[in-house]
Amino acid sequence: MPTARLTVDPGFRIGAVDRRLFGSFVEHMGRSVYTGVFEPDHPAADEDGFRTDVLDLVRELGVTLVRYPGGNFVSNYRWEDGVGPADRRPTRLDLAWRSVESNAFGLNEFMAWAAKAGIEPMMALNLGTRGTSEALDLLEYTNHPGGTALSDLRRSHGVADPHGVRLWCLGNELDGPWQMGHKTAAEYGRLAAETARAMKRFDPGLELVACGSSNAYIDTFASWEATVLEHTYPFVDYVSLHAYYDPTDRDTDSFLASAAEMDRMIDAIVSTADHVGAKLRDRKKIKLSFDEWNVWYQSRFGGEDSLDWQPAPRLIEDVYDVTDAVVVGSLLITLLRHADRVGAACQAQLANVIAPIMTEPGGPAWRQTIFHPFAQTARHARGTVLRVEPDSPVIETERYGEVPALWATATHDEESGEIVLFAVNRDRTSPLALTADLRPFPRARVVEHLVLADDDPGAVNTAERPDRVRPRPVDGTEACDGALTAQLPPVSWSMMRLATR
Ligand SMILES: O=[N+]([O-])c1ccc(O[C@@H]2O[C@@H](CO)[C@H](O)[C@H]2O)cc1
Repeated sequence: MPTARLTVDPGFRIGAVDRRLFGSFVEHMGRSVYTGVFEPDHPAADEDGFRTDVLDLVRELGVTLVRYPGGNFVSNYRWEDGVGPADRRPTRLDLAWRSVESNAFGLNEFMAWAAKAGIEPMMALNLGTRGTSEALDLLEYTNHPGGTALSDLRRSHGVADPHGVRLWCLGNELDGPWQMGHKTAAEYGRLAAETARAMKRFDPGLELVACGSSNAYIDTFASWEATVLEHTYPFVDYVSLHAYYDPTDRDTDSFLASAAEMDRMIDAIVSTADHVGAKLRDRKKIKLSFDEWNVWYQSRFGGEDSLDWQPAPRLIEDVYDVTDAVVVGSLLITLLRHADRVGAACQAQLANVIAPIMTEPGGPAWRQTIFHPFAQTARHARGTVLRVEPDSPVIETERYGEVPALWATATHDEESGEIVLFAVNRDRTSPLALTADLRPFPRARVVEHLVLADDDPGAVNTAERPDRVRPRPVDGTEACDGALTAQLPPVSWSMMRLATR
């Protein structure tokens, strides 16, 4: 059996696990909001119209941060439409998704939902069809205590206390020609800089995210970030990254290597941001906000033109299998491996739209396969991420060349002493024997080894069989005299928890 090795040493620190890495995304798109998180006439709806079955799953998923209200949607959105008495809100065309938007759910509903879910809100601004002035209006409405026109308007809407949103996205994917208000890097960079400068005048404690590229394959990748950061560097804290990995072409070896591609993308943007910092002689380091990432069967999507002005249409409701879940687990490993620079990340999206949580209108809610690696990682990755120096057999892939069969990381919670190993075996046919050198922890013992794998890597969860795929405990994983031995099945994601005291 092929063997891989790694080393766990508390001296090899990458960075602290930022809880914002376990973010998600609620966009006004398809059934993400309507019949996803919000369905007033559902039997499980609470007094605010929020589905409590979905809220329970969101808490179990361990989501810490949610980006809202888009996505492409935000670039043609008027936030004012979504506040005030619900019966007076206008119905509008949503040009991004050629849908009809009722505005029954808006800013204050989102904030109330976020408070119930126990998550931090991350607001996106419309810098597509709108500009600095409307962004400042929204900021005043959202964050100013009272005594001004817009803060008093919020109070008249029944929200006495300001929402205190700290994290703001300066628009969405404005490099993309599909975006309402698409811009060149220089046009966007100037607008983002002036908006950010004014927002920081309101509150220097705000954390602002400049739009990076919408994907790593767009022609302007990296040069967009360089130009945008030349304009915005002193005023922003993060630059965004977006990436979706598409299993549709059935080149499964390449698909299983998606996290290696994410790794390269992060390295490229760190280098680009640091290059600009060096040019500007600014010692500040820009952090990365990987605020859209997931598996998406994108080539199955018929495009926006296939849509015809329905409210909450069924849109990109991908059903995920075991292989997709293993890839999601490996993408989370990559995010952790860059904990020194990636300070926030949002899986796109939360409910129904390429989502870990599925719902039926008036019916049940259930966990997709991809729910599980996210939930386990969010729950158990605590403390500090350690550099594990893996040594692994390689797999030849068509898209990305040679990649290691083992993709892994480890976290060390100094408080509890717990070490957690996250590991993926990308090999489709062979199990992988894993040996971990734990010499600094001679008393380490295995508390739990959960594996997500299946004899049928195409197995999925459905409303009828919601728990067909879930992580299962495995026996035989041992730690003795500072060495761990485990077996990782083909196409598998593992979480191994070790007590060290
Ligand atoms: O690669 N592309 O061609 C591509 C096109 C659109 C696109 O949209 C992004 O993904 C959508 C779904 O999460 C969000 O609303 C938007 O920000 C993301 C990627």
